[in-house]
Amino acid sequence: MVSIEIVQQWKATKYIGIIGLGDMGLLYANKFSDAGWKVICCDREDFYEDLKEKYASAKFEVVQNGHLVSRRSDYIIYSVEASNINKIVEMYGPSSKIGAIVGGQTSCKLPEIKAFEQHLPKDCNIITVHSLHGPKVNTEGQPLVIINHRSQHPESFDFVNSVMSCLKSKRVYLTYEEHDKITADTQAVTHAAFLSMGSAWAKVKVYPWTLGVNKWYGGLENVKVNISLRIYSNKWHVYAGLAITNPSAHQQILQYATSSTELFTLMLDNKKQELTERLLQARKFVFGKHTGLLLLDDTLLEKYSLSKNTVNDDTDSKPLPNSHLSLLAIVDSWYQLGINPYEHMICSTPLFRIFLGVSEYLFLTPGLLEQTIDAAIHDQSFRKDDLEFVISAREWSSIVSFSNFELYKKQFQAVQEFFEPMLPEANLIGNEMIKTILSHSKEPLTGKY
Ligand SMILES: NC(=O)C1=CN([C@@H]2O[C@H](COP(=O)(O)OP(=O)(O)OC[C@H]3O[C@@H](n4cnc5c(N)ncnc54)[C@H](OP(=O)(O)O)[C@@H]3O)[C@@H](O)[C@H]2O)C=CC1
Ligand SMILES: O=C(O)C(=O)Cc1ccc(O)cc1
Repeated sequence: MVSIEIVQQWKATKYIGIIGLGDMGLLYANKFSDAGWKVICCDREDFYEDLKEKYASAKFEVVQNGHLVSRRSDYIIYSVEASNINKIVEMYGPSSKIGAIVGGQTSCKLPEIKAFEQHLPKDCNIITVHSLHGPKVNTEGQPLVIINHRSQHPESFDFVNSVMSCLKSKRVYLTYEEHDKITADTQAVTHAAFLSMGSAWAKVKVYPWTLGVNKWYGGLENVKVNISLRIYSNKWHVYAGLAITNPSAHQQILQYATSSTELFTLMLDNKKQELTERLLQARKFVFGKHTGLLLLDDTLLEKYSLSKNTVNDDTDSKPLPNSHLSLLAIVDSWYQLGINPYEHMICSTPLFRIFLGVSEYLFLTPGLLEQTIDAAIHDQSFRKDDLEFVISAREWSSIVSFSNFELYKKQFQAVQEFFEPMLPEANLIGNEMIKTILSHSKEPLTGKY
């Protein structure tokens, strides 16, 4: 435990450097400088004049480039696109101040650590971080991974902890290998599921919330729509980077596509018993030890709809039961891979907790799984949509497996364009929904809801 006097002394004498003043870099720059740390930032050199003007009254300083940040900073944080990390560390790493601590914010740590090992001078310490939430989420209580990879002095670790403490996040200490394995599930597969839903809707040219109360209506459907659109309103490179650069993510996304395909095939073949047995086994494996209350309930989520329609007593307006293939497939994937998602709560993002919450709701609400299987086998209303969903899940899996950033960008942006007119409204409603869900979750990081 470091004394208040030491921290005050560090605040008066040490500099934090941030390379990459995008969404996350700016979040950190504001938080650290508000907490009294001296912060120096840069983005691409071409943007220097604009940024200097834009942040003229900010509490942090903007300089021309990463060399100038590096030579003055005691702790340097690279907050740049994952696909460029090697190139950017190669460029600025050798300018790091002697004995500096260096870290990054990229979402997958293997390429970042490799870049640091390859390009940083040997006297630099490597202590890297990852905030497991987006730039608009309140940092308080969210998981923050700290990876103490290489440090010559115990003081370096204390220093990073002191800097990070102003985020009020829940600090989790892991190796980079542990981090990448867990986040493949909590991030990459979660995104693959919602990306696939969005591309399936875009392919059939449907805004699901516009179909009245008959289809995609109700709390679980609101989650699917709001989270999918939330992802598509962000930058493609964040999702591409964390999936493509993480080898564990390739295998897990492939399993998600395979589970979707196999479950859908059982539906097409009318194999109700086989489908039921497989899903009951998955339920036992994933939720067998679950006790206590569920995180989510359908009525809590019902009000977060983009739809203007409401259900009335008229029987014609009864929502059609959905096969919920996207949710069945994630639970089946966890089962097939032997993953207990509750053990991954330490690296959970808000989106992962919600995905687990809705899956839990589907599998543990009495009678709901049985009703869903019944609909999946006997009701054809979602067949065409499920087919598109399976194709999309397989497409995303192929793009990630082939590490094709360009195709990822094209596919992402095509769907983004389709939903463009709705993204601002969807974001407002999605933010409200996420706020409510997070305030209802009891102890998100213990693994018990
Ligand atoms: N967004 C999120 O929700 C989260 C993202 N992350 C990770 O954090 C990192 C940053 O993400 P985010 O802030 O969202 O992305 P941004 O695109 O908003 O920020 C990255 C910034 O780095 C700039 N940059 C590129 N090259 C250089 C360079 N040579 N020198 C200085 N700056 C440069 C980029 O400029 P330009 O745009 O011109 O390339 C951009 O402004 C990513 O690795 C991401 O995976 C982690 C947690 C959450
Ligand atoms: O919560 C999510 O999954 C997000 O979409 C935001 C996000 C993106 C990248 C990260 O490394 C961490 C969080």
